[in-house]
Amino acid sequence: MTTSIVVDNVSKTFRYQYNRTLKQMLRPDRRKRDAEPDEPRPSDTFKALDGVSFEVTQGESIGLMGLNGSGKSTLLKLVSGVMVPDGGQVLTRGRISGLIATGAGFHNELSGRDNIYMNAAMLGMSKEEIDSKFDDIAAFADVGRQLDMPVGNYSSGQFARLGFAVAVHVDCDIFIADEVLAVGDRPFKRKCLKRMKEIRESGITMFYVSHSAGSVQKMCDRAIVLDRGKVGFDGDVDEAIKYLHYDDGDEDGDEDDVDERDEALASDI
Ligand SMILES: Nc1ncnc2c1ncn2[C@@H]1O[C@H](COP(=O)(O)OP(=O)(O)OP(=O)(O)O)[C@@H](O)[C@H]1O
Repeated sequence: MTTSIVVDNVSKTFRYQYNRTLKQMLRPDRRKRDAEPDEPRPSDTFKALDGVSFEVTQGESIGLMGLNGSGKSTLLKLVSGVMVPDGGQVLTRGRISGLIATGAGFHNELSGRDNIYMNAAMLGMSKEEIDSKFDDIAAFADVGRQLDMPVGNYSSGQFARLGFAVAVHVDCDIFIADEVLAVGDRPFKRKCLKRMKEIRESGITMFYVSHSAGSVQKMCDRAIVLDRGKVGFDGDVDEAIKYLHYDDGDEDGDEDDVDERDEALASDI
């Protein structure tokens, strides 16, 4: 079996980037303008990812789960090469496509049509390839007459439609999907999930970030749960979901409502 992704002891450190507090700025003594030991300092850092290791075989479909801020998007940025780790290494085999941040790489002053060409070229498609797939991409995005308007005037959903439409038409070996269900209306989400199912069935490695238990169950063979920057769980999807529910202790029922809606959406596919 061919290895598609190797993430080996990867760490990523960020700065908190605090601004000086008003109290610190107003301190008369310049030497004391720096933070007291119990106050945030502009130089404070934290590890968004800490010693993360796993391997993915070509064709596997991985659901990446975890609470807000656990490091999922950061990990996808490292896998896609948008960001570099400051410890460990990430190895990937083949061309990567997908949607990491909605509308990333779009130029606001250009039309949707021009952005399709530009974005597809950035993802490695030739002019001929884009010409031949253009109608399918535009049909998938389905933004109507807005296609010839500057994307700066698009709604966030229209932005996402365009980005996703291009990403799913790139021939790739690894497909990365973040925020797919966060924007876009229900018919578009359904269309995205259907297309991702086709991508998965064609043997492309898939990395899918989702808070939705239903769609991960439907879409993935394995789930990795990040827990404050570390791998908390790696294995069976149902076990991963149990791990998450056990850990967050949410008993107010809100999450169950969300799960039910996601479940309904996933069962539509
Ligand atoms: N460029 C950056 N500079 C500083 N901190 C960052 C940066 N990018 C992410 N972070 C921080 O790293 C942590 C992990 O963020 P990340 O976006 O990877 O989480 P996530 O698991 O994708 O969260 P969510 O489920 O909310 O999308 C968060 O605390 C976030 O504030």
